Amino acid sequence: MRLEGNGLAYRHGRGPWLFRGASLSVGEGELVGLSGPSGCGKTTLARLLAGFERPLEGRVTIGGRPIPDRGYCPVQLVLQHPEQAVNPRWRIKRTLTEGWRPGPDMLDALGIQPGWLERWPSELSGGELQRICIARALGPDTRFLISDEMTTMLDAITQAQIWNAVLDIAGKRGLGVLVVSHDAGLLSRVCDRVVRWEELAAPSSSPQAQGGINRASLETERP
Ligand SMILES: Nc1ncnc2c1ncn2[C@@H]1O[C@H](COP(=O)(O)OP(=O)(O)OP(=O)(O)O)[C@@H](O)[C@H]1O
Repeated sequence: MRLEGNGLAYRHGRGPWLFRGASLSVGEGELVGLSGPSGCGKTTLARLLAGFERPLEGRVTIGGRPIPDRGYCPVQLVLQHPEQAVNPRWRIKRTLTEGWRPGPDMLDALGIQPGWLERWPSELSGGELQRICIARALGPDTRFLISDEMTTMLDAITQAQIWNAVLDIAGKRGLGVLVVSHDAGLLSRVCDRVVRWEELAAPSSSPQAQGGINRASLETERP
């Protein structure tokens, strides 16, 4: 099974195209990095691949079929700011079990303490809350994980703990992982292959992108 984006294009309203003709393919068990300048459109691309938004051109498929728009999504996206990804009026337990019910093994692997579950989101640190968001994203029906600066705001030790756990789970379950980050060190440590944004699409201010004639391709196959 592969997560594929083919000929993707997106722009906000009538603004400039962020990218056009962008194609991406991540297979089971593949760990692919994506780096690029701030504001170029990486998060937007991640949102298209996870089915949060529809591309204006092109299509996203998983196993050759459109991403289901109901039920648990097999492509899960974890964003940089966990406090923006949870309902502040829900206790942690409710957020954690929103899509599935993580067992003690998962909680243990991610260093989630049982005492956190009765608290409110504002009563956890950013790193603790991010662990909750990651556990929520790793349900048994997850096939692909997209990490968009998932550990950027965390200290090096916490970052390493979280990535060790995520990579262990991904390896055991054959998850495909797309790692979006500015952190070249993280990408080189975690990923089999790193793709630069420049290889994907021309910047929005370029005549190519404005005219929509660029045919950039994001190649994520293993060599
Ligand atoms: N709702 C919106 N309306 C208009 N423009 C938007 C909207 N959301 C995002 N943008 C713009 O789209 C561009 C791409 O944003 P995006 O978050 O995808 O970039 P990014 O590459 O992930 O950036 P960073 O690396 O800083 O996180 C940015 O210039 C941003 O200002």
